[in-house]
Amino acid sequence: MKKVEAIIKPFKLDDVREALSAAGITGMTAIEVKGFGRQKGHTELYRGAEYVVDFLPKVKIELVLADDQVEECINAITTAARTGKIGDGKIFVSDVTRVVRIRTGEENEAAI
Ligand SMILES: Nc1ncnc2c1ncn2[C@@H]1O[C@H](COP(=O)(O)OP(=O)(O)OP(=O)(O)O)[C@@H](O)[C@H]1O
Ligand SMILES: [Mg+2]
Repeated sequence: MKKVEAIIKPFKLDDVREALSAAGITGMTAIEVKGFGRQKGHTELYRGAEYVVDFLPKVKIELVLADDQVEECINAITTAARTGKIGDGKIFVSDVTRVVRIRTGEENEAAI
């Protein structure tokens, strides 16, 4: 199992959610975050205005998936979230060792 964490532009959240639903993803978490990449926030525009602070508003989505779903998930996110401009975001993939569904006690792939 893998965890996919993607930092995206906030206005892309709906498009990304729809693309992931179409790809058969069953659950995800979205969190409002602030961050910066290699431009350190300075040259990026947000809602038409240049931000004077280093941190820009972003949305982080998190999904835990079976290994064989990861490529399709990454394709869906990159296609839906890309504008071609700086700050489009980044995807991080890491290993997950255990998942438990609280209601039933099911574990791992059965709990995703
Ligand atoms: N190495 C990193 N570690 C953790 N978070 C990161 C990292 N790089 C980027 N992020 C997060 O992703 C957001 C978007 O990053 P961004 O797309 O600007 O990356 P970039 O490397 O500067 O690429 P680009 O040149 O396309 O802007 C940042 O605001 C930050 O929240
Ligand atoms: Mg950047």
